Amino acid sequence: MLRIAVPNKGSLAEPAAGMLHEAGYRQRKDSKELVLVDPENRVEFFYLRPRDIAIYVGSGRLDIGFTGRDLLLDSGAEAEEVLSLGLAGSTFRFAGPPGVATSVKDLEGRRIATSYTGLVEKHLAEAGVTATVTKLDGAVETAVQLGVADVIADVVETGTSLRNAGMEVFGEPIMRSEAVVIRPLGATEDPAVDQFMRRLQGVLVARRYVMMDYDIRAERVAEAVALTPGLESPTVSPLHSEGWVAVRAMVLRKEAQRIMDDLWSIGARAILVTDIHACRL
Ligand SMILES: Nc1ncnc2c1ncn2[C@@H]1O[C@H](COP(=O)(O)OP(=O)(O)OP(=O)(O)O)[C@@H](O)[C@H]1O
Ligand SMILES: O=P(O)(O)OC[C@H]1O[C@H](OP(=O)(O)OP(=O)(O)O)[C@H](O)[C@@H]1O
Ligand SMILES: [Mg+2]
Repeated sequence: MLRIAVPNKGSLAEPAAGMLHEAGYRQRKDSKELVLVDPENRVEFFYLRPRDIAIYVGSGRLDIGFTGRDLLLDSGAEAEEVLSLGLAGSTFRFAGPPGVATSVKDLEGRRIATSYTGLVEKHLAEAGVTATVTKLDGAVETAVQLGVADVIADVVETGTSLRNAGMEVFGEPIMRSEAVVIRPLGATEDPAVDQFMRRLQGVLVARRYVMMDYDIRAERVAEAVALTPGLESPTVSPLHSEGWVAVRAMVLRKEAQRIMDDLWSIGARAILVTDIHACRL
């Protein structure tokens, strides 16, 4: 049975569970459940703290985990990213009261509070800066106000938490993160893992693409197909009305409206867009 780690709380919990549900797996209904078996799909889900997931997967006791790229790198665990999910995007940055510093070089001898000591210490070492790094579990923004640190390093998404604490980011982002799927480093080939990954990739494609159908005069089909090349090649079928063809192709959801306008302007009609419910490519 495949053993998979899923975040039990935080920013990644809901997106990961939503994705698994869409991929046809059972998910827990009660947030107190820590293990859930999906016998039909031969998968066992372990709901763990997001920060612990890389450690479990790195130990080889679990086959697959959902976590953040920042948490994976911070942990130093023997696990590797095998798929990025394009969800829960954030940057990891230094911040402090306005004017406190402009780059990592200004942090020599200063006090930095963070929940991600692994990431921060590595970044400081690479910059050749020596500073005092204090580990806090959360609500790191408050550390400066309470005098425990001069600056912080934390996850920034909208920047609201920093603004509310009267702080500003400085320097280059330490890293960019998003939700990722990880496996133990050097894990062996496993058909069950491959099947699981195909299901997840199917969900990503179904979310990113839509199916577009339209009719166009045969002499303009080459132009139309250039606008909708599909993933491999669009399907072109004859219509009962002479001189017309029907075209079917996958297009990126975010480009669908612009493509419809362009198709219309070259004479395409009956342009329909439908959701892709599931797929294997
Ligand atoms: N506001 C946010 N927007 C997007 N991603 C975020 C945000 N906050 C945290 N993350 C990401 O979510 C992942 C898990 O962190 P999160 O802070 O949600 O966990 P948590 O439940 O608060 O755990 P902990 O109590 O250990 O902090 C990390 O990869 C982090 O980058
Ligand atoms: O830029 P923003 O949109 O404000 O998001 C960033 C905030 O979200 C996370 O906090 P979380 O809710 O996980 O609380 P925590 O500090 O207790 O982990 C992170 O640690 C920041 O504080
Ligand atoms: Mg957090």
